[in-house]
Amino acid sequence: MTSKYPLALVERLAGVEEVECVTPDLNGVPRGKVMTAAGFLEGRRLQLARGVLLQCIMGGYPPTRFYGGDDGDLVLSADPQQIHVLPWSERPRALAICDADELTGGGSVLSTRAQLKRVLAAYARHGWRPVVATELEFFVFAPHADPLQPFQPPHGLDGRREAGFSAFSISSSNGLRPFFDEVYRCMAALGLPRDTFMHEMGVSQFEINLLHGDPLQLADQTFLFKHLLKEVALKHGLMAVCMAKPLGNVPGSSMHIHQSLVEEGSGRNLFSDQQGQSTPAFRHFIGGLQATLADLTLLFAPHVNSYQRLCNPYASPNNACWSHDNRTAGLRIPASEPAARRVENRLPGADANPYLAIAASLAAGLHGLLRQIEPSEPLQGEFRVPDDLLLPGSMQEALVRLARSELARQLFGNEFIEGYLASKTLELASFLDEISPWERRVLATQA
Ligand SMILES: NC(=O)CC[C@H](N)C(=O)O
Repeated sequence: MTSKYPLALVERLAGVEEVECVTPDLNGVPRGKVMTAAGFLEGRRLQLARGVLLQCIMGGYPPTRFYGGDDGDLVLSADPQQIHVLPWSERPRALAICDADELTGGGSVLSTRAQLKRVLAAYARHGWRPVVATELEFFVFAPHADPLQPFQPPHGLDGRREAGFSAFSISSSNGLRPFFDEVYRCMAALGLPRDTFMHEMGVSQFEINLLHGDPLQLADQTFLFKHLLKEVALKHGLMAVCMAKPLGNVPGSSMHIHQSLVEEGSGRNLFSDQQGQSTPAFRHFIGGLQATLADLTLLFAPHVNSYQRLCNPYASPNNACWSHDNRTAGLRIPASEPAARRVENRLPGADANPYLAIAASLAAGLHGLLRQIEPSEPLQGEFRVPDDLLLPGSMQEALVRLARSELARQLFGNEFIEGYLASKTLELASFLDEISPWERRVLATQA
């Protein structure tokens, strides 16, 4: 067979029947088509309607004027570095992360993967290379058929279910060992470098950290990891949940983003000088985040539920304060060697699109670097958040803030921001159409 791909890849796909060709939509949901392996290797052209990228989380599309008026096609082209044989699949199957390109060439402005590439290209023009790490928290629950009932932790191997908060417990997750063993096996097969595992504070809440590295690679890895978690959980009769706040009165799940900046070539961390002190670039990066996060909150906290995590904080701040090693500041500087000096953005939830959250955080930092924006003074201990560093507290507020932001349009382009707002406006309207059990329980009799 003739293939546009290298022989090593053709050999790796030997026996594979189908390839899932996916690209992240606005919410980071993998969307695409499944192609025969033969068609894929021949390089047969794969097209997808533009509107698919703007699809709402509950399904449905904004009006066509938001994607070019006639919903023309985009071309899906696989990134050769991101073609993987799926380790959880019974039948030989592969997945390819694709770019969504315009028919005329170049990444679509509606593609969050293309948006991240654009931000990285802007850094490269200055000889800078950002380095990031994401920390994804998630819950593992028993299968759940009735949305009116709260989620329950699963029964472990020993027949027991976790009773309560178990932060950093080493043994609490033992009952789920077969599930985690398969998660590890699948991570290794997909080339996802695993760092630490820990039990987070919530009942049946966990975190598996990836190693830091190139931002596009980390976004791809986080995207794949979320997909992997859900697929492996299904196989084990479990449910892996990455929503921001699945349980009341229990911490939510974050996707913190650690960021540093290295000089192209030398690889030197530009946030530390030769004496190990912090640099102007470090301050300006923080200044850029502080100046921008309120406008971009909806990109980090994309759903109504995201604000339930932020407004009822368990180390989940909705402020743009910065601080050394203080988890109540939205921007935390973890204690580290000078070579590892970095800024942790604690705003994004596990429900955020990793491509978009990383792109937005880095675009905010770059904005500060280019304009040499000075940050506020760092805060310590228990602090009161200054009014100008408070972030939107609801999806409505974040939508309005984004809609009014000239800066967001400068950073991501008008077409992307308009499309994003259109999709999110429908999502919010769909939520507001539903009356919750709390409203029926409390207001029907008391109001
Ligand atoms: N380990 C932590 O820092 C906890 C973070 C917290 N779960 C959040 O939602 O932000």
